[in-house]
Amino acid sequence: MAEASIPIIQINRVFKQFRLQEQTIHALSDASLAIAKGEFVCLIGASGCGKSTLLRIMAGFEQPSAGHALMWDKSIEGPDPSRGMVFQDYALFPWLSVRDNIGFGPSSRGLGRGEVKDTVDKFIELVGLQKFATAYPHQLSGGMKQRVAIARVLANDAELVLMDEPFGALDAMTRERLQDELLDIWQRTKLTVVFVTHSIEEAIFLADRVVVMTPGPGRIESDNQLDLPRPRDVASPEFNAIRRVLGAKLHSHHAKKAA
Ligand SMILES: Nc1ncnc2c1ncn2[C@@H]1O[C@H](COP(=O)(O)OP(=O)(O)OP(=O)(O)O)[C@@H](O)[C@H]1O
Repeated sequence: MAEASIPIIQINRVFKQFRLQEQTIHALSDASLAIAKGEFVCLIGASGCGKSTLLRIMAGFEQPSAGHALMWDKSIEGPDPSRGMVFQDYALFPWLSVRDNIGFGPSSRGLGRGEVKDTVDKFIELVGLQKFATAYPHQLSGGMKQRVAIARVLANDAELVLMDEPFGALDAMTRERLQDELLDIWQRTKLTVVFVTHSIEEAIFLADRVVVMTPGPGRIESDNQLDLPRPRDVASPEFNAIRRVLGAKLHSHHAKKAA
């Protein structure tokens, strides 16, 4: 099969259970999903529906209890720099400067000093942090820290960026700015992005596809292709129509439970 027709990620009938004291928690139940290279996919759903678990399986931090998780048709056995993760709480190294946080992965991979410097320069510029190259994480705003986290993943040559509510801790204005910047980076680099959010608006603003998940146990309720032109206008009637449809899907399981 030609590489172009193989999805970068395939989740095939994945189940995931956790043991917690005497209980078995069914975090994912029969989840299937294929993601094409270059797609921007958002996962939305109520708290506890398994979004982070699905992302962590794609990252290789967790293994499915049953079913298969594949990248380029090969089983995902563990973490790999080709799959970078960006967390809500940044997870930067506090003792390293911006420059050294971004250069950590390339240095660990054994690149020479010149190559590390060029890589770091390129990604510091991409996220607009040239003036803060020697600053430490505690000297940065939340938005700046998240830019460093994104640059760090990209400097590691990630093909797939897995983002777990990356803008959830930021104020509304910073969040909007980072959404624009992320889309700009995605369009320039042709990355594949899987992005977990609680916000329907954020998902519709960003994604090619919005996957709605429902809890108890975590299932994929629907997979919604968005055909809205970019840049998207959150005040447009088309945007609002999609917001209503996805909102209804997101809340349908509450209605079913209450019935
Ligand atoms: N390591 C673990 N041990 C035990 N239970 C776990 C573990 N990780 C996740 N779970 C459980 O699996 C379920 C799904 O959790 P997960 O974090 O994937 O949900 P989520 O949709 O990302 O939630 P949120 O939106 O609140 O972050 C939850 O019931 C959670 O308590």
